[in-house]
Amino acid sequence: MTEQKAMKLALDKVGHAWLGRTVFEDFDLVLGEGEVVALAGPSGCGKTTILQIAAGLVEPLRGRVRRHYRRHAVVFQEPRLLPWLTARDNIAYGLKVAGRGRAERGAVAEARALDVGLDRDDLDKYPVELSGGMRQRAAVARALAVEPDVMFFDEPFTAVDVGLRRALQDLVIAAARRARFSALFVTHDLAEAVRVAHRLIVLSGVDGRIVDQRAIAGEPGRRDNRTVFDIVEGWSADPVFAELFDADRRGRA
Ligand SMILES: Nc1ncnc2c1ncn2[C@@H]1O[C@H](COP(=O)(O)OP(=O)(O)OP(=O)(O)O)[C@@H](O)[C@H]1O
Repeated sequence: MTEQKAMKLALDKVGHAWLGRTVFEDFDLVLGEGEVVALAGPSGCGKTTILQIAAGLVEPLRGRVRRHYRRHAVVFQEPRLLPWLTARDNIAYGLKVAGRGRAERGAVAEARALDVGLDRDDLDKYPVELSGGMRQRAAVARALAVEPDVMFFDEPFTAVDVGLRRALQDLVIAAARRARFSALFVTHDLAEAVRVAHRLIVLSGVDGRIVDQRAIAGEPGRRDNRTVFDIVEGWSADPVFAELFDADRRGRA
């Protein structure tokens, strides 16, 4: 018998419409303790809207959200760093808002910066002095600094180079294991979903309905490149993923 993990977040029969146009209805999700769930689907199917509702950034028109956690953090596609603060102060921003002292903020910012592969020297730089990849590392460090028990990732690595994307995925996997947070990870990249997540939910591009939910074999961080490739390749003939693969082919054409 498998152990039932404590529920951290649940969306019950959630529905939403923008400007009177229904995006999805009756969406259910349960995020367990320490679980990383990837949410995939073609562009415009409602992934970001679901994440925003889950994170409390948008009020759903229907249904309810249950949160059984203390703190969450969000990593967006763009780093959203404050340009007038150094990397150190950006990373420590949430701690300052929470009223934590200067020495503690500095120590936490430095530790999280090192976790995400930034150097001590980078901490005194302003966002404009950092590369796009370093800015996104700082955004991940800022999210980790508040010790969230739930993380929301909204296509966080879509805008970075393919090589760096892999490194950033690895550091998210390592951080999830170390800090034991749960996460909802929105992506349209199946290989990314297979790398980072325990479970995958696929939405339809037609009506935002869940077309499939499946556990991904193995553990995040323990799937090597070959395994990831084989899993995604094995899915390529599955009609459930047709819209995603079609969009990918169109994107590459
Ligand atoms: N704030 C908004 N106001 C009006 N319409 C919106 C708003 N946000 C999203 N939409 C619309 O709702 C639909 C779902 O958008 P959403 O961003 O949730 O999809 P997505 O699956 O995340 O797309 P992508 O992969 O392109 O980011 C789209 O048609 C989008 O244009």
